[in-house]
Amino acid sequence: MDFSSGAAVLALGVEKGDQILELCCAPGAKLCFMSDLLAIKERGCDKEFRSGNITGVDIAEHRLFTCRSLIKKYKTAYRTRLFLADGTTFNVLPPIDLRFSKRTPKKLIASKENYLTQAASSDGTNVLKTDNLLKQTAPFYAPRHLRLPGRTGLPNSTCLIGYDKVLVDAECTHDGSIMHVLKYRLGKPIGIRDAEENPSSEAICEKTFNLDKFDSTVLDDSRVAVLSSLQLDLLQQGYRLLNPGGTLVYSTCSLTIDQNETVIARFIHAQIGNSAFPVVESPSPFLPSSIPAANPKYLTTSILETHGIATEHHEYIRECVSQAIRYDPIVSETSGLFIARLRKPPLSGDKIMDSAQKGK
Ligand SMILES: C[S@@+](CC[C@H](N)C(=O)[O-])C[C@H]1O[C@@H](n2cnc3c(N)ncnc32)[C@H](O)[C@@H]1O
Repeated sequence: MDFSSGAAVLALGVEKGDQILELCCAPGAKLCFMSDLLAIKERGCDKEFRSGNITGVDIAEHRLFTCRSLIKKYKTAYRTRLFLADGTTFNVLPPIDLRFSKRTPKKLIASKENYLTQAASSDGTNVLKTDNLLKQTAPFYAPRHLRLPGRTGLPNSTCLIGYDKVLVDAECTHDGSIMHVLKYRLGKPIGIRDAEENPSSEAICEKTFNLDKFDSTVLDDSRVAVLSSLQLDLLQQGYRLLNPGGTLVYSTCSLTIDQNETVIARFIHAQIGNSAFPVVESPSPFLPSSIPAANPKYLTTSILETHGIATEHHEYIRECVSQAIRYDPIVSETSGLFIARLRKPPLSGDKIMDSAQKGK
């Protein structure tokens, strides 16, 4: 895994007991890293604090098969559920962990109806009731103690029933990974300096990626427009599933403005007026200072206007988006990666439900 990919996970600030959602999880490199971080944080903890788990969602079945192999290979499967689903509409809530239940998982799974009634009354969420619908929330993979059919719903202003951390590592044009791919093709790291010193690597770059046609193929306008709309939808759904006080990281391995800064700007604009208006935070405190990252300020007035963002909001939105960072192959000598860290405001004390009512 490249450093910059690990950085997206570090930016989440994983803590012990976190229930984490990754909306585009396959093939699973970041998911395995998150699981390792959870294991480190929970080492030596009492067993009730070792309840951190990860829910991974991806729309591509063949990639989920790889993901399942990976989580088994790296022995992280015991805390991971995978769902084959569209992340823009996925609404399965965190799992109920049965490890610490006095009743055996087998008996609980057998009394499915009983579970559904309990879940409905304890947290008031939408619980799917028919077997037919239950199939939709059956995981693609889950270990035995996390295998109950998923409860669906969305956290609201009084319920902490969502995820503590959400990673949206969105589908993108992958243009920032070119150096990463070349690194493996050439069997050695390659940066801009290599290309200058060694013309043959530049030639390989041209040949491999057809660079003279790069703008019209990989970065074709209509392709980017479709992707950025998908990215916005994924970000919105991830944010809906986030608990108050929780953290969401949005990342892509593209270096284009349309798939990064613009997506965050459109998201923030759409949240204006929402009581859970996000705070955009710098991910830098969670990242090693030895690898330089850029704080880009690329959002021009014309970009903001193109997306219907009123002039009165431009300055504020630019300020928010400038908290995001970019790892750039030229500056950082890593693959390209964009990272934005968003926090949902916490509930005020009187609204927080007693943990017994959370259904966790
Ligand atoms: C950049 S890759 C994710 C890499 C992954 N996070 C990792 O670290 O290994 C993007 C993924 O998004 C998935 N994807 C595309 N559209 C999706 C959607 N609507 N819902 C969920 N996943 C989607 C793709 O199948 C692909 O596996």
